[in-house]
Amino acid sequence: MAGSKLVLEGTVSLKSFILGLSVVIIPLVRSCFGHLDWVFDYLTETPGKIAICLHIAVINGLLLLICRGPLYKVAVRACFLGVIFGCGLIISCTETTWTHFGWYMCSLAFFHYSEYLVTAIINPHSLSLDSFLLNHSVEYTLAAVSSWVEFTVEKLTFPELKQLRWLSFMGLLMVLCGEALRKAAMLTAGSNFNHIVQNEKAYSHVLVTSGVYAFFRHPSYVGWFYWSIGTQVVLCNPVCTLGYTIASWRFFRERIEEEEISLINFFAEEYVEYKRRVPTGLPFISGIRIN
Ligand SMILES: C[S@@+](CC[C@H](N)C(=O)[O-])C[C@H]1O[C@@H](n2cnc3c(N)ncnc32)[C@H](O)[C@@H]1O
Repeated sequence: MAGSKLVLEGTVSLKSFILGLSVVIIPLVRSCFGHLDWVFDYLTETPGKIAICLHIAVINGLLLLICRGPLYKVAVRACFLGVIFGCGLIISCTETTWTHFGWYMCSLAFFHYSEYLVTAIINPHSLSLDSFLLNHSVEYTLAAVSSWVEFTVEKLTFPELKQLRWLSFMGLLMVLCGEALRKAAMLTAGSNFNHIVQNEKAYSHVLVTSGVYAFFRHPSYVGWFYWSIGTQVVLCNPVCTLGYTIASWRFFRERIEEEEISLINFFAEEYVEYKRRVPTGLPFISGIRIN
């Protein structure tokens, strides 16, 4: 049965994410014997790097043995995100100049993994490898790489810019609130939520206007918008904060217009009335104009 297979994919992904997260065990065991800063030293020293690489190789071998074909593809992605989350957690817990980068790694890994897991829960029929949103678009990948480049260049040239703890903390708050709003929207919309904007109305598709949809017409986009800007505030990246704000604002303005044309076709007057009552939630974006 398709449904039970998809639920299995969700379960496999969760176990693999936790397996990846187990990367925290090695430095944590070592930290029991000394100060927590050792954990970071351990990650940067050659023996630590070797131990972590070996750990990753062993868990990857385990996944190869346990999972076959498409399930392995799910498991290896979830495990990779678990490893990133685990390494981010280790770096976050240490008092070094890399602490904020650790927060960023956790934010990024959690976002991508939870997109898959929540899709498995709310709409297993639409679940695919794309639900991780790892290959969202070339622009998305370029944006991520640019932020790593900016962080590194500025860390080398203006190290003090990367130590504004209050600013990184504000960014972390934006990330957490954006993430919570997006996942609340997905859970509220349930099977009506799809990563791919639908152009044909499914028989079961109903208009959702309750919960977070009573406050914003596009709560998941609002959450994603503030989450993405928040990741750059965490890194204290001035150029990418501005770039992400402009790029994601333009992206969501176009996407909302496109989506609302379909929603008006699907729900006619019901959507027009909802649109009249509830704002999009994004600054200076009002959605498709209706004459
Ligand atoms: C990626 S989801 C985004 C949903 C919404 N724009 C948001 O930001 O929460 C896109 C899918 O959700 C559907 N959708 C958007 N708003 C909806 C609503 N209020 N009720 C039901 N389906 C909706 C669209 O038809 C589309 O297929």
